[in-house]
Amino acid sequence: MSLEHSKKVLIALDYDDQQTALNFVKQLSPDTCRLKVGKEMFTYFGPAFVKELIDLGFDVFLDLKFHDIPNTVAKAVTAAAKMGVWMVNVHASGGVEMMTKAKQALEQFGDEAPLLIAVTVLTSMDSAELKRLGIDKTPAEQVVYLAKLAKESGLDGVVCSAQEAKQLKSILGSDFKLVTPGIRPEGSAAGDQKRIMTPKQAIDDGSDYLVIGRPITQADDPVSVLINVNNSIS
Ligand SMILES: O=c1ccn([C@@H]2O[C@H](COP(=O)(O)O)[C@@H](O)[C@H]2O)c(=O)[nH]1
Repeated sequence: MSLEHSKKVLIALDYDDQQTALNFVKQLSPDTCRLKVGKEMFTYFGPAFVKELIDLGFDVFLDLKFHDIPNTVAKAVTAAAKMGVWMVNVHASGGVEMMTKAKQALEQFGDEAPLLIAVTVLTSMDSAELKRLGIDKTPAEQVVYLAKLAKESGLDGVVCSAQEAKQLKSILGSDFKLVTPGIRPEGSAAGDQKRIMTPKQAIDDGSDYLVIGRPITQADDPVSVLINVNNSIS
């Protein structure tokens, strides 16, 4: 299996206990996956936990989905870059000015700047949920709309579902990164995810990075699930 393929899996570390997370992480190799720290673990354990993962050699995606006024978001992504994370994100619905300022704030870090990506439509949302928000578009239409704004703002890519990957790659080009949660190996429970896809289909359709949480972290043998996913996309 090529290293490039095995590093496409971003494991969502959604635990409420730091030691449980670290016991799991210590069974992994930075050559076979990257790690995602989201709102739950960051709120409990903060930058010290993120730095511990980085010190263990892992690339960390800090998934805090910043959504605020441009000045605040620019300062927040700056703080993330100083932590040494590999990728950080904002909500595309924060607007073009916000995304542009965030990207500009990262220029000072040169080649060390984290990738900056924008969340489009959460993978837990379907057309009915968008309608309740007053958005009369399908998820795919809204994802394309917001992804174009993210690209115009100079961002490196977007978070979307793998169901939109083929269309986005054809519109926005192969360099624009697609980070796709809602990945479910055959037989895994969807849970609260609405727009799901298997790892292999997601890669075949153009996903650059697969975000996988519960199907790995809540499995009886998480490491073997990761190995199987990596084998399925190699
Ligand atoms: O649209 C989005 C954006 C982020 N997420 C995050 O990804 C993981 C998915 O975990 P699973 O257990 O595999 O469902 C989770 O941390 C979310 O916060 C997302 O699911 N969808």
